[in-house]
Formats: sequence, C-alpha cells, structure tokens
Amino acid sequence: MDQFVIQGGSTIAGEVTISGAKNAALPILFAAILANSKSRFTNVPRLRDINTTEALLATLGAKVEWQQDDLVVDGSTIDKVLAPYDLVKQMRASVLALGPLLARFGEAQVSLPGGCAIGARPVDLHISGLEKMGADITVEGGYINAKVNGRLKGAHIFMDVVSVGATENLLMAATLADGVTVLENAAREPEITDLAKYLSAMGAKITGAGSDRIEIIGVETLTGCEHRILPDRIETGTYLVAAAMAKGEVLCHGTDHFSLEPVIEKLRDANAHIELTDNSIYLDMRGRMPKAVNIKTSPHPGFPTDMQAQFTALNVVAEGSATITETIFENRFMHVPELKRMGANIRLEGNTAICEHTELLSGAQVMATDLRASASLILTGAIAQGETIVDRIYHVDRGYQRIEDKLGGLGVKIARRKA
Ligand SMILES: CC(=O)N[C@H]1[C@@H](OP(=O)(O)OP(=O)(O)OC[C@H]2O[C@@H](n3ccc(=O)[nH]c3=O)[C@H](O)[C@@H]2O)O[C@H](CO)[C@@H](O)[C@@H]1O
Ligand SMILES: C=C(OP(=O)(O)O)C(=O)O
Repeated sequence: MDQFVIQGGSTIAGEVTISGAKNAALPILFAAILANSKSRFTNVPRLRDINTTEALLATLGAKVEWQQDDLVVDGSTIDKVLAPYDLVKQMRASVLALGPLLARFGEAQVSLPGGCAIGARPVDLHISGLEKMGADITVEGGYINAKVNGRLKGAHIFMDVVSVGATENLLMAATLADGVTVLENAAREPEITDLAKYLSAMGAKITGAGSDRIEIIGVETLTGCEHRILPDRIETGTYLVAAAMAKGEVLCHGTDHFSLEPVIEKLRDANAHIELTDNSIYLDMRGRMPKAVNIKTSPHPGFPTDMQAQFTALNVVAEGSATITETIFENRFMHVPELKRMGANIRLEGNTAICEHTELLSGAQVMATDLRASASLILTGAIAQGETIVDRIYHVDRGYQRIEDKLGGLGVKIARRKA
C-alpha cells in the first residue's frame, strides 16, 4: 500500500493546473450508457474512480478507450445490466448506473452501495423516484433489482431531501421515459448542470437544471456526442486552502470561480487576497495572518461538504476560534482525531467541530480515512514541523490527480512510497 511522506515547513508558491471534476465526470460517464453510439469526453481527470468507472462500463459490454487525453465510450455494445458488488464497493457512484440501465434496457441489477466512512449514505430516494416512474424494484441479496414493463413513465417527483445522486439518477432515467418528468427540490450543484448539458447535447429535452425544479420531456433515443468535463471546484478549493494555510500564494489555472463562490467568500473572510479571471483564481496570503471562519455545510449554493475537512485544517492554523458544522453527512469528521495527533486544538460537539488556533503543529504518522479527510491531513503535514506520514492514500487517488506532483510544483516536499 502506498503512503505519502511529507517534510513540513513548506512555503507554497506557484501555479497549478486544475483537472476535470470527478463529481461531474462520474455521472456523465454513466450517462453514456443511455446512447446507442459513441461519446468523446475531454478534460476527464486521471483518477482511481475513473478507472473503476471504466471497468464497470466494460463489464456491461461498453467499449471504453483512451485516445490520448480523451476518453471514448461506446454504449452500442452494452449487453449486460449487472453492476457487481466488487466494483460498486470500490466506488459508491456506481449506483448511478441504475437509472441509465433501467431507462435504456428496461432492467438493471446494481449492487447496493451501502455506507462508507463518512455516513450511511442511503439510496431510498433513487429507488422511490424510479418506482414512481413505473419501475418494479426489489432489494435482495445486497442487490437492487429493477425492471420496467416497456419504458419508464414520466412522473412528478418531490424529493424531501436535497440529494445530488438521486437528482442525477432520476434526471438520466427521465431522458428516455415516456412523457414529462418533473423533479422538485432537485439538487442545484454545478455538476448536475454539466450532466444536463451533456444529456441535452445528446438530444435530451431538459429545462431548469441548476434550479430546484428540473423538467424533462422524454425522447426516443439519445445520440453520443463530444463533451468537455467542467473543472474540479473541490480540487481548486483544496489548492487555495493549501496556500492560505502556508501563508503563500497560488494561481489556479483552468478553473471556474462561479461554481466556487461560497468557498471564495469564506477565503476572503479568512483574510486572503483573491483575484479572479474567467478561468483562473489567484490567492495571496503572503504577509497576512489567516483568520478563523465559521462554516456550515449545505447543498449548493451553500458551503460544500467536500471542502469541510480542508477548512477545518485552515481554522486550526488561523487566528481566533471558529466552528465547523457538518449538516450533510453524520460522520464526516474522521480527520479530526488524526489532526489532533498532529497537535490540532479541535473539540467535537455533535455535528460541530470547535477549532482553536494552534501555535505548533507537529508532523506525525496519520491515517487517511476518506477522500477529503486525506487532503486535510496532507495540507496540515505540509506546514507542520517535521515529518508526516499519511497512510492509506488510495483514498486520495480516488479524487486528486497527481496531488504529489501538483503540490510538489508549489514547493511542498512530498513523496509517494510503498509502506
Ligand atoms: C447535497 C450534497 O451536499 N451532496 C453531496 C454528496 O452527494 P451524494 O450524491 O453522495 O449524496 P446526496 O447528495 O445524495 O446526499 C445528501 C443527503 O441526502 C441523504 N439521502 C441521499 C439519498 C437518498 O436516497 N436518501 C437520503 O436520505 C444523504 O444521507 C445525505 O444526508 O456527497 C458528494 C461527495 O461528498 C458531494 O459532492 C455532494 O455535494
Ligand atoms: C466523498 C466524495 O466522493 P464519493 O461520493 O464518491 O464518496 C467526495 O467527492 O468528496
């Protein structure tokens, strides 16, 4: 198993190119199941989760091929509808195969994803929404078995919790349903807008994506096309926080600040100087002291849960004290005990972490527990005194492309080695 070895006390300065967004690429690659022809994707990040998605699409019979930097997916050869446990257990997003398979082939067997380190992560809204569209669904032996007689039927679906995954699954399914589907209380994340953009380019009829009411008029078929994955707002935010923690500077290229507004506002509140262009974000914290900021996670356009762990780490080095409240996942504070092993002064009270300024953070051997928790440990290791070893970095590889090269380019002394 690989681990990162980080020599602390880094200054961070330089430029970094942002990759395509994992959380947009995954649903979009599953949406390729809906078409009986090829799609070509550009700006696809090179990640472990993308490899898992390629493997799952290939298991279904799709042809998946990298042509230099583009990923080409041909759904015309799909001849199986089973998403097996072995792949789903590696990546929860595999459940996003359910809606497209059911809509195109009238049946699907998808392993139930179960929970993970950050929470129980139920999929009841995915299932009940598809049932409203006429699917007959049973959950047996750890599998969601879904069937529909003929085609799915458009339905008016009100989701009582804002769910990114359920919105994506139902949006994809509705594109090939008979009639009109309305998704109420839909998630508004930029990744959903990107998915709708791809589906529309394939011929889907969608209005309202990016709002809490999405209307879809089902069509007979979708045709593969070319699509560029939007930049990763969470990767961008992670490098901005890295520079803020180290009182350095960073210029993130190839990104988009519109999707990152709540994070940029909090970084400004934290005393960072920020400059924006259409496709770059520059943060300068040189000669400035970061200030602790209160955070409460919520669905977009609120503060993203995927940036919570990084801001917990920032608050520890910042002046003053502040609270971080997590409202999306019941167990997304696994980084806190690990940060405390590095000396961080944090107290947990229910779903709130109370962070106090910590004068001296010291390197330690710590364990990555999930994707963004891992990022917070790496960023803290970069500025702590002495050596930090981060174990179980397969979590990081799920969602950050070449993090050691990108941080290395900014001046962090970080190396990957076999444990
Ligand atoms: C709203 C939100 O911030 N969603 C985040 C969530 O998406 P992801 O799609 O993984 O999770 P959901 O958006 O579906 O979950 C949001 C909330 O809804 C609940 N729920 C979800 C589905 C369901 O069928 N029943 C149900 O009760 C979940 O327990 C959770 O409390 O994790 C991703 C990875 O960290 C983030 O990128 C998303 O921004
Ligand atoms: C937790 C994340 O992803 P996933 O939903 O794939 O677990 C994330 O992107 O922060």
